[in-house]
Formats: sequence, C-alpha cells, structure tokens
Amino acid sequence: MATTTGVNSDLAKERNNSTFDVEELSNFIYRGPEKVKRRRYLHNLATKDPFFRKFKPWAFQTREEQYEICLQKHLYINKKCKELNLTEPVDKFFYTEAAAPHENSPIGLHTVMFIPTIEKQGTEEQKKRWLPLAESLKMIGTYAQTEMGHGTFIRGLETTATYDPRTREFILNSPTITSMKYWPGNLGKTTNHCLVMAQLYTQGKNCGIHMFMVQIRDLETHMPLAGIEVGDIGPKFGYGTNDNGFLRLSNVRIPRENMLMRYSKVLEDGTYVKPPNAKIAYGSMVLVRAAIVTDAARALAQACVISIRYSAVRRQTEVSPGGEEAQIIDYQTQQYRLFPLLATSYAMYFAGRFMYDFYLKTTAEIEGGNLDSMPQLHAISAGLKAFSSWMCSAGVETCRLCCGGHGYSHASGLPKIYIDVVPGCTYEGENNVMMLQVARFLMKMYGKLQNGEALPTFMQYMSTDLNKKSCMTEEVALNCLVMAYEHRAARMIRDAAASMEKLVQSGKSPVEAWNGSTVMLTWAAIAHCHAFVTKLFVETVVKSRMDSKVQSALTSLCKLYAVHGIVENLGGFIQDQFFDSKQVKILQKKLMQLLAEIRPNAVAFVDAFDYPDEVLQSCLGRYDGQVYQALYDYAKSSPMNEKEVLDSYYKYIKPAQNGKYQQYSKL
Ligand SMILES: CC/C=C\C/C=C\C/C=C\C/C=C\C/C=C\C/C=C\CC/C=C/C(=O)SCCNC(=O)CCNC(=O)[C@H](O)C(C)(C)COP(=O)(O)OP(=O)(O)OC[C@H]1O[C@@H](n2cnc3c(N)ncnc32)[C@H](O)[C@@H]1OP(=O)(O)O
Ligand SMILES: Cc1cc2nc3c(=O)[nH]c(=O)nc-3n(C[C@H](O)[C@H](O)[C@H](O)COP(=O)(O)OP(=O)(O)OC[C@H]3O[C@@H](n4cnc5c(N)ncnc54)[C@H](O)[C@@H]3O)c2cc1C
Repeated sequence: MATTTGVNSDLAKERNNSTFDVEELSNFIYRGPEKVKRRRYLHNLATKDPFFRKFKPWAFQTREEQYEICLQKHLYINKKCKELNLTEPVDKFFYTEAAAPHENSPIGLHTVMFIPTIEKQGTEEQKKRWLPLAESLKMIGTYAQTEMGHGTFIRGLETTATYDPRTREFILNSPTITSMKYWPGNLGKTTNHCLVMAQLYTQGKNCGIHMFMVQIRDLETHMPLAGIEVGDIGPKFGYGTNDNGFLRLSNVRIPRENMLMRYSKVLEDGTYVKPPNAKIAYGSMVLVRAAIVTDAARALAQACVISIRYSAVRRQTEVSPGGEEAQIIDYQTQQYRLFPLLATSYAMYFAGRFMYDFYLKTTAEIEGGNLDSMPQLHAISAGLKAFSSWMCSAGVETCRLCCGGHGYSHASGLPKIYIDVVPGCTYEGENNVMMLQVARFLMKMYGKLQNGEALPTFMQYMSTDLNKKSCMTEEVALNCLVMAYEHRAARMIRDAAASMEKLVQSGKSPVEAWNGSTVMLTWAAIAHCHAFVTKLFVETVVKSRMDSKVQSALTSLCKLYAVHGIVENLGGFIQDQFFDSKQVKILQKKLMQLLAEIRPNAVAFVDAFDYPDEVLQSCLGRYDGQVYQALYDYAKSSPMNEKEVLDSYYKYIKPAQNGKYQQYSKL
C-alpha cells in the first residue's frame, strides 16, 4: 500500500532491491565523483534560486508569456553564468538544464550558433570587433540560413550578396518570396543582428554561399532598419518560447568587412579567394549536430526516469481474482516497451560523450590546418544526430504512452520533453537527408575497399567475410552481438552499392542510380549507425574501469540494447541466413531473460541519471513517488479552477439550457 507522505513504499522497495550502488553508476555516467559533485552544485544553484520559481508553470502560460518568461530566465542565466564565472560549455549546459528545463531559449541561437560562428569563421579583427559586443548582448544575433523555399539544399539558397567595389560594400537582397529567411531561432523579435547565408556575387560571378553579418534592428530603438522586414512566424508544434522568424532584405548595404573572411575572402577590388575546403563554412551545423546527440539522450533519459518510476508506483488490475493489483512495471509488455528504451538512453549518452570528444579533437586538427578528418567528422556527426534524435524522440513518445492517461497530461512533464526533442529530427539537417550524407560516405568507403585501399578503423568491419555465419550460442556473448550488427551493416552497404551498380549497368546515369537506390542507401546508413552505437556501448562497458556490480548490471543493459535491436529488426539479420532459426530462438529467449534480469534494477538505473524533481517537473516522475497527491495539487492549481463557476457558464451554457441562442446570430 502506498503511503501519502515520505517515499512511496513500492518505490522504496525497488531501491532496496537493486543490486548495485546508484552513486557508483552516477559516477560512471558523468565521468567521476568530482564531476557528479560539480553537476549537483550547478543543478542546486539553479533549482534553489527563488528567481526561477517565481513564474507560473510553463503549461499554464500563453505563447506571449512563454516567450517573455523564458527570455527573463535566459537573460538571468546569462548574468549568473558571468557572475559565477561559468565558462565551460558543460557547466553552462548543466546550469541551464536545471534553470529552464526544455524551455528553448529566446537567446539560444545567439549562444549556440551566432557566437561560435564568429569564433570559428571570423578573422582575428572580426572576432575583436564583434565578440565583446556579442558577449555583452549589445549585439544579439542568430544564424539565418534556411529560407522559405530551401532548408535542406543550401546550395539552392536564393538570398544574394553582391559586391560593389566602388563603395566596398555588399548589397543583400531577398529577390523572391521563397528567398525570405524563415525559421531561424530568435530572429522574429529578439535579435538585432544576423549571420546571413547568401549567394556571393563578385566580378559578375557566383562564388557560392557565404556568411555575412547583417544588422537588422536599430541598437537603441530596436526598430527594423531600412530595407529590413522581420517578424515572428507564428505558433508551432512546440518551441513557444522561441520567436523563430522571417526576414526579407531589400538592397541592404553592409561593409566589405562584414563578410566572415577567416577562410574565404573578397578583396577590395572584388577578387574572390577560395577557402581550403568549401564545406568549412558548414562548421557551425556540425557543432550543433554533435551537441544534439547528448541533448536527445538527455530527453530520453528523463522520460525513462518519469515513466519507470511511475510504473513502479502505479498499480493496475488484480493478477488473480481478488488478489493485489500488480505494479504495472511487472507486466512483461510494459518491460518490453520501457527497458529497451532505458538501454537506449544509456547507449545514446555514451554516444553523445564520444561525439563531443571527437568533435573537439577533430576541430582542433582543422583549426591547426589539417582538414583530413573533416569527411569523417561530417559523416559521424550527421549519422549520430539523425540516429539519436529519431530513436530518442520515438522513445519519449513511447514513455508517454506507457503512462496511460496521465501521460497525456502536461502534469506528466512528458509532452514538454517531446516537443523539445522532436524538432531535432528536422533542424540541423532533416534526418533522412543526413542519413543520405552518411550513405555517400559509406559508398566512398566501399569504393576504397574494392580498390584495396586502407579504411579508417571504424569502417574496417566492411571487409568482413559476408559468407560467415553468426557465432551466437546460448551464452549470447557481446562480441557475437557486435559482429551481427557489423555483418548486417556490411551486407546492406554492399547491397546498396550493388543496386546502384545494376542501375548504372542498365543504362542509368550515376545520379539516377543514386536516386533509384536511396531507400537501400538509407537502410545501410541506419544499420551502420546502429552498429556504431552498439559497438561503442559494448566497448564502454567492457573496457572502462568501474565498480564490478555496476559493470555486471550495465552489461545486462547493454546486452538488452543489442539483443532487442536484433529481434526488432530481424529481417535485416536473417536475410542471408546469418542467424539460423535456432539462434533466433536463443535471442528471443535471451530477450525475455534480460527483461527479468533488469527488472530489479530498473529504478536504480533511472535514479543514477540523478535528475532532481525540479528538473523533471513531473507529477509522475517524482523521487518520492507521491504521484496521486501531486496530480491532485496540479489539477487544483489550474487557472480553470480559479473560479467555481466560469463566466462562460452565464454567457453560453445557461442561455442554451433556456433555449436561447440569440448571441450567436449577433456574430
Ligand atoms: C554534455 C554536453 C556538453 C556540452 C554541450 C556543448 C555545447 C553546447 C552546444 C549546443 C547546445 C546544446 C544542444 C543543442 C540542442 C538544440 C539545438 C538548438 C537549436 C537548433 C537550431 C537549429 C538551427 C538550424 O537548423 S540551422 C540550419 C541547418 N541546416 C541544415 O542542416 C541544412 C542541411 N543541408 C546540408 O547540410 C547540405 O545542404 C547537405 C545536405 C550536406 C548538402 O550540401 P551540399 O549541397 O553543399 O553538398 P554537395 O552535394 O555539393 O557535396 C556533398 C559533399 O560535401 C560534403 N559535406 C557536406 N557537408 C559537410 C560538412 N559539414 N563537413 C564536411 N563535408 C561536408 C559531403 O560529405 C560530400 O562530400 P563528397 O563530395 O566528398 O562526397
Ligand atoms: C524548430 C526549428 C528551428 C529551426 N531553427 C533554425 C535556425 O535557427 N536557423 C536556420 O537557418 N534554420 C532553422 N530551422 C530550419 C531547419 O534547419 C530546416 O527546416 C531543416 O534543415 C529542413 O529543411 P526543410 O525545412 O527545407 O525541409 P525539406 O528539405 O523541404 O524537407 C521536406 C522533406 O523532403 C525530404 N527531402 C528533402 N531533400 C531531400 C533529398 N535531397 N533527398 C531525400 N529527401 C529529401 C526530407 O527528407 C523531408 O522529408 C529550424 C527548423 C525548426 C523546425
């Protein structure tokens, strides 16, 4: 029986029954006790600060209030980060996730893309000129690339920047309705500057897309400048806190020095100087793609915390007539939906950790003049961004469904997480498009393999003998699981390449052959990402040093991730008889065993993510499990309940009950 104060007794029992020390696992997830301590310190600073608690809950705010309240929170965060000298991105990330959880910042693009683009693409002189203004928020900017007509195909952008050597200025124009910038975050009402991606024309030639700093609003009055039409694009699926905007430029002149010229240049006479690699201008997108992996993992982890704690507290249906109602977490179907997602959240966290490290290492090389790893960085970041945002968004929705009716209420906290994470499938490159970029890289690697050239380490699995069968036995060893994923990916890469080859042989052009094979190419890219993430998870649990009980529990979770992925995608694994039917049965049986094995640790696994209640903002995911009292309090706090009888009763219901409908004819 659940008590109404203290920790819910079912939840308390769960915590007593776990096989490992939760603190040890938190230490492993966040890379050591010092880092856990630091993260808690930052969370505490935010959650205990009365400033963040003075506003009404997000779900009860109008769109305008969402924007205004979130703006105040983020300006305050900005001020506090300076006062507290929080300069490390990881520190800012933890402080912010607790201060304004899943509330997309009205100055977010300024921090995440505007400043980093100046830092990475600006000359020393430009950095000196703009960064102090940007840091002090005198300049507030965004990354204005997408247009109404083009988001994916950025070479097709229509905005023009034409160099005028007489005045040494660029003239910016939005020549058509489809060329207007559309979607950039914070553009509508907040920013006074934009980094505009535009087609550069000089000496009568188109030199491709480049970045230009454009002031759009007066620095004193904040009114749009001459030649600028700008505004908010209106309500969206989510992101109500963010003024995604539109922008039309009509003959806007900016000085030559406002083109970002670290790599490409336009000299005073209009001579164009090429960058060392044209795609270096895409660097800011790569940064955010890399960050999205951790962002998506965090969303799924929080959804799992909510849904798994709630499943331990919620009882539904007597299992035998007259008996006690079962905790819903004991239903195998509930476990089958939730535990693989729990495993996925860990897999994605480790992928996010890897991605961030790899990004830092590779960009340091690029800045040092070695561009060799750019294609790998692009392929890995595009693939992991797409794979993680797909898996985590779908996972958050499943977590919501697993909470039954209460999952549909904002009281669960789950809709807020979902609408924050799901646009990650679209922004920074629509996921299917990103997977096709991965496929392009894979086809290149396949070509190298055919020519006997060396492959990067993470692609060497492609040379596997595809006639080999699985080594899977009853033990279900981790190395056999990894081998299965790599086998499937290698075969799908070969099949996609064969499909293109066949089309070419039938007389199609390479482009037609590509377009006729994009579904198979996408399958191959997804299989490659799945293999990459699985191998990373396995290596993390096998090779890292950690407490032995944690290692044993995490190994089960890792196995579940791998086995579940095979069982759910069986067709791809048995198409070439890699597994025989006996091995398939072994895997299905193992899946059920793993669900049972993970069951006693499910709550401990989510507790280890160490998200305070103030971050989760969920009546269902509370640490103490007092969900029913919380739901009741939430309902009572609804503005709809401020009056016992609403004005609408007298205006509409009462007259209707008396058969009076005249008020409608007045309309
Ligand atoms: C614990 C965590 C701690 C700290 C966190 C740290 C920091 C905090 C930072 C972030 C904050 C946290 C979380 C983020 C969460 C949310 C984000 C918030 C807001 C998001 C706002 C959204 C913004 C946007 O959406 S901006 C617009 C984005 N737009 C796109 O992505 C467009 C997609 N399209 C493209 O990228 C391209 O058009 C393309 C599809 C790649 C094709 O390009 P193109 O036509 O030029 O290509 P070609 O066909 O000519 O050539 C292909 C060729 O180019 C190579 N290529 C392509 N891109 C790259 C690249 N980037 N690098 C290297 N090479 C590239 C490609 O491989 C081909 O090469 P080959 O020819 O050799 O095959
Ligand atoms: C919340 C949010 C915030 C955003 N913030 C910003 C921002 O700050 N700055 C900015 O510049 N932009 C921003 N964007 C825009 C975003 O980057 C684009 O929407 C995104 O890149 C997708 O482009 P698109 O809208 O043109 O989609 P489209 O390309 O029109 O996609 C539509 C469909 O066509 C398919 N498709 C398109 N091309 C291909 C292809 N070559 N092969 C196969 N299929 C294809 C896609 O897979 C998709 O299914 C934001 C978008 C959102 C939703």
